[in-house]
Amino acid sequence: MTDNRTYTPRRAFVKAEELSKPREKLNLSREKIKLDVQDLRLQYGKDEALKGITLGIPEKRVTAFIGPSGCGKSTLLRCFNRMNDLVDICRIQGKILMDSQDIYGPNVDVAELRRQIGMVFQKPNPFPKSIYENVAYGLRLQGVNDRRTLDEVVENSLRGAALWDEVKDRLQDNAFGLSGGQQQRLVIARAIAIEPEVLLLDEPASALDPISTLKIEELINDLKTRYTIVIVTHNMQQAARVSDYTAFMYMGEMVEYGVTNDMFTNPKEKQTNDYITGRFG
Ligand SMILES: Nc1ncnc2c1ncn2[C@@H]1O[C@H](COP(=O)(O)OP(=O)(O)OP(=O)(O)O)[C@@H](O)[C@H]1O
Repeated sequence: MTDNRTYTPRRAFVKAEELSKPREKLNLSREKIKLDVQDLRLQYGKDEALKGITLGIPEKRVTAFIGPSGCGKSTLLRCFNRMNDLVDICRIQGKILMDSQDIYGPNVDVAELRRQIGMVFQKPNPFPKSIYENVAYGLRLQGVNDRRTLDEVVENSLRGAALWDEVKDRLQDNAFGLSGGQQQRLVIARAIAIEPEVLLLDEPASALDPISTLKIEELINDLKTRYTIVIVTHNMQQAARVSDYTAFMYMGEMVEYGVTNDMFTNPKEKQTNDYITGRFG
């Protein structure tokens, strides 16, 4: 993959104070693996976007995918909740196991899989409904209409998404009246209202201002006690701040994967070092 003979690590863009401060010493081999990716290959038509990816996403941790544009980060993320099923020209080989079950197996209920694996996109996408109904949406789809249950879930989810205090007096207002950062937290509240196990975040803060970005990052830190989180980000400082583990991808391959702080302070591969020091990307 890389010729490391002349490789001398350069200082990364990420400063030491920006690295997250894990409460414990992380070690991938001691983690419980929630999503086990085995030799995953994906083609769009004739173009290979993922070229044999193997990695284990640990439970109740934050794992970041970084790498230059077009390297396959979003494609890999979308494989976890089978969003690529919606792309006609897409062909997938290899396996992804969630809790040892093949998510591409013949008996998998894809709607249920997407309930278990929620996704938040780059641009906030609330529905044209009230704040309350946005959060209650998933439960209503499941046939839950009991007011007390809905009130409780809406409040808990908005609290979980650190939005309750800002919206509790205007739950019936249209969600489009919220700021971009609030809308993104609302979308996260909507995702957690149906109690997923995994949250996929595809550049969740890239359309937001710095203060809203910080709130989303704090929120991710809170949420990881309850959910397995996978985040795609272009922002290396963000990856360093929020994630426990980082995977660096390049041209459809997984170049390096490990503890975030190790990757940013002592990358093993020259390509990773070149990327995190801003030499390409
Ligand atoms: N629906 C699609 N149809 C055809 N090709 C696609 C499709 N989605 C992605 N690709 C191609 O697959 C490759 C990987 O794209 P992907 O969006 O996964 O990369 P990325 O690392 O997330 O990029 P970015 O950081 O720019 O979002 C690219 O060459 C892209 O053009």
